[in-house]
Amino acid sequence: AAENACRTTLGQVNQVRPKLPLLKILQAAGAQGETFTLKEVMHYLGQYIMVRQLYDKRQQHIVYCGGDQLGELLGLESFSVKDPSPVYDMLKRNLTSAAM
Ligand SMILES: C[C@@H](c1ccc(Cl)cc1)n1cnc(-c2ccccc2)c1-c1c(C(=O)NCCN2CCN(C3CCCCC3)CC2)[nH]c2cc(Cl)ccc12
Repeated sequence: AAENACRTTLGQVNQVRPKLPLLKILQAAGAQGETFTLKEVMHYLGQYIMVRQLYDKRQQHIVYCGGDQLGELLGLESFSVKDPSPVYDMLKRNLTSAAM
């Protein structure tokens, strides 16, 4: 699977280092430390959306992030979880590789 493709020869899953604005969001969702796997980043972003109640209660795939730091990072007022591309673009801008 994709996560296996990320394993280095040492068997260590590739870690990424979020830039400060993204790190603050992850920490608000309970993240500890400064490097994470992509899966962990996605988990904590999901938790952040849940905890901050940014998703639409009726159409739960719509996230209203305008006025929140998450919206600042994404440069969006809202997005659908069915189209992850804006999130991946934001991660490209806000993650650096933590490999050695
Ligand atoms: C497939 C996955 C996903 C993952 C990445 C992306 Cl770029 C899109 C989509 N996903 C599907 N729905 C959600 C979601 C929807 C509303 C509120 C919170 C999460 C997620 C997201 C997760 C996550 O880790 N998801 C675990 C299972 N989710 C099911 C939905 N559950 C809730 C939905 C709202 C009502 C209560 C249950 C939470 C756990 N992480 C995310 C981070 C962001 Cl920037 C955006 C969305 C998500």
